[in-house]
Amino acid sequence: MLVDAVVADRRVSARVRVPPGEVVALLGANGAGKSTLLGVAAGLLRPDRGRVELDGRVLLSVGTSGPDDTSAAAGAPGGPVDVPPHRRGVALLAQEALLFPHLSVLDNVAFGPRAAGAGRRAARQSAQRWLERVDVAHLADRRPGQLSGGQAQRVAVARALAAQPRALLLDEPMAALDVAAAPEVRQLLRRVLSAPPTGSAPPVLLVTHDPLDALALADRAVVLDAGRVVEEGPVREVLAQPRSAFAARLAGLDLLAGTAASGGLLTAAGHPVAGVLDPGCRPGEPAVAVFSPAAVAVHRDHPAPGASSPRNALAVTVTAVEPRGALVRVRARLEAGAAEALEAGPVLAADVTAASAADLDLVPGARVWFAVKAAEVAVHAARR
Ligand SMILES: Nc1ncnc2c1ncn2[C@@H]1O[C@H](COP(=O)(O)OP(=O)(O)OP(=O)(O)O)[C@@H](O)[C@H]1O
Repeated sequence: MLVDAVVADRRVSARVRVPPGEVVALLGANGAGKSTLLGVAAGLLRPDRGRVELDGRVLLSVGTSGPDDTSAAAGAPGGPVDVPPHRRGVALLAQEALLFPHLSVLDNVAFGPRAAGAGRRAARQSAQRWLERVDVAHLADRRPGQLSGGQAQRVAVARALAAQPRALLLDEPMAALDVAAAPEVRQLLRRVLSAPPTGSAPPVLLVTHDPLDALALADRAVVLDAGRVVEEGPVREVLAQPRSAFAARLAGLDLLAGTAASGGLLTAAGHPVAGVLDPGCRPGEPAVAVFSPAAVAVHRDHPAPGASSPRNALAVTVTAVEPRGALVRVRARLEAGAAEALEAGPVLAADVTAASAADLDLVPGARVWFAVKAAEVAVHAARR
């Protein structure tokens, strides 16, 4: 899917491509233009100039320009195209479930297949299967008003996918849920996005403020700032080594990728990292260990094991020392194990006081230990 749009009065001019089967997280501060791009993709907002393509079909082409315009917002020959929302084959899942209040849960989900031409019985059978897939089959006869927020969002996921969309747009689908329901719905989305029951996985554009959503659900991240794309790349790279101010504020987290193991994670190079497994994360699955640079203590010598909680000791070489107010951010490269001797290990960060940075003589090239308690390391299932 390609979404390329110029919306002059919103100062949005951005182009995002989502390859088939990929999930792209659209990140950015309030007002950056994320919902505007989603609206253009869904057909709810007509840009001044723009182009939307899906599976080789042009869904929108407005604002023709000259042949030297390299942007895909150049118009198609033969005049403007603007396919209405219900004919685009694009499903939008919003923060609020937005179910039809007067229809049962089953009929809400059957609505998509019905609208696509399925008979009443076939539509209801398909709806029943989708309710089973999202674990709410027992709620089929209820009205939306009788559901919790998390249950309603599960039904909304079933409704969006039962329509067999060619592309899926998710607008902060966990944002309105409470802390208990959000991880469950995140886990559900992970499951349904990675294993579509029929056909190939549709491209997915996911708007989120939450780095965990991006890590768990997306392959790539695109960062918008003031209506423009300022950064894009694999999610882990964007979050671990952000180049834009927004991504740095959003993330700046320490990330180690690998495979979930009982009690933590095993990095690709075979380093065990002790941590707390997210409930949705099973041993053997791809995962990331996430911790804050503020949770890292720096030592010259191998630190003694923690008294109360297990502690990770990571051998690193300092690459940069950056003053940040009263603190100093120490960046360091994880020393490569034998298996990755030829590859550079991941870069981690630690925030220490200026006094301890001086005491420890932290300069680029220094070989030190980063210590972080297992209780401070969260291990989350990662998309790949
Ligand atoms: N209905 C509207 N009419 C006019 N301008 C709008 C409208 N909605 C948003 N804008 C403006 O367009 C720009 C992009 O807003 P948009 O809602 O796309 O950002 P966003 O990244 O989705 O933000 P948020 O994270 O707050 O949802 C902002 O300057 C915003 O003020």
